[in-house]
Amino acid sequence: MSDSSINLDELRQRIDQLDGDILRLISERADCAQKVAHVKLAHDKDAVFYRPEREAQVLRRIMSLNQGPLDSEEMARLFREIMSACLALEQPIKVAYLGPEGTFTQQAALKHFGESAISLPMAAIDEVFREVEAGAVNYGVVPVENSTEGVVNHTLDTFMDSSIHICGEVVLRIHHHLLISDTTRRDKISRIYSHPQSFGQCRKWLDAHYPHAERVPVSSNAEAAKLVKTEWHSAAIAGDMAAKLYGLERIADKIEDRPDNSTRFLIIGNQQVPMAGEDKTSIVVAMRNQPGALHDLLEPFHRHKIDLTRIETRPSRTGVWNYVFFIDFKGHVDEPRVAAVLEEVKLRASELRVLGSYPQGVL
Ligand SMILES: C=C(O[C@@H]1C=C(C(=O)O)C=C[C@H]1O)C(=O)O
Repeated sequence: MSDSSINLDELRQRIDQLDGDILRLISERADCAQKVAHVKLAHDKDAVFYRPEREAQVLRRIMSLNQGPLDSEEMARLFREIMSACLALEQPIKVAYLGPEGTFTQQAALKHFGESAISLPMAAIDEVFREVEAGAVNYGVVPVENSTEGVVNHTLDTFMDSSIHICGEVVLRIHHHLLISDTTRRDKISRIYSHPQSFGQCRKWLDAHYPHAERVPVSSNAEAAKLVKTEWHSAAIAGDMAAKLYGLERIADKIEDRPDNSTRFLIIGNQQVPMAGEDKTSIVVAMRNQPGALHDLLEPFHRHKIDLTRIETRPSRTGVWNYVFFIDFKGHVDEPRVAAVLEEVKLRASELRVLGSYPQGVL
């Protein structure tokens, strides 16, 4: 036997031993999570099992303890799945997302809740809101902004008519691929299907590589992938999940114009989330239509040194809500300086609603 094969055997024995240890420790952890469930139920028969603030703390702690060789994000992803499986023992969590199956929103849902969550596709953003409001699912996931194409207006508008809370956020790096089926003639592609947002994100690449192909907008990338299955002269722009779901081949990878192309999704629910340590708050404010309104609104944030991360304006749909601003900032409503700012804003605004305080996206 050569030296290298002795080493290999020893190393494999060591790996078997470690796997046994990891198995025992994960089972012990799952046991603890089940006990947590019993404690929660003993205090409150309608207890909420999923705790976004605690999960964010667990993941952040793992990332800060990690010393390699795996990188911290990779390690956090593994723990994300362990937590997801532990939570499923307490209560399998149901999540509605903007479908159909294979969309980036489903990918975001699974990234946030882990693969043990039950994810249910909905046909439209307002349907996701309705399912959550009706209590048919525990949470919902909807896209809210893309780094290249900007805000998803429909999501913001739906918040105006809803009493739902934001419980979390998740940012997903969006990679688009050009996909074909096994019957597609790759030299004869004359039509490309995709969602309008994705066409926007791949505009330059398409102009350079397929200037003459017809661009046909459809309701989702997954729908685009599905259509390609039946047409020999068509291709689709979609992501990995849709490619796998419909068994398509990637003929060009990562064709988005900007390498940092990413989309932010919101987790919506009926729950108010306690402080996690690194939190964000989203509010919607209506101001009267008068000179200096925006300045009056932002001045208290500046004075209390609160870091704004986003501000969007939407046209008001009622007489009262003249200007409607969606504002995100760092901090939690339970922090005194945030409470102080909101008190001041309330005096200056015709309407103020806190959509939610939630942990900043960890993964
Ligand atoms: C175990 C708990 O319940 C759930 C599972 C968690 C975990 O596995 O670490 C963390 C938060 C909750 O979503 C808890 O609240 O601590």
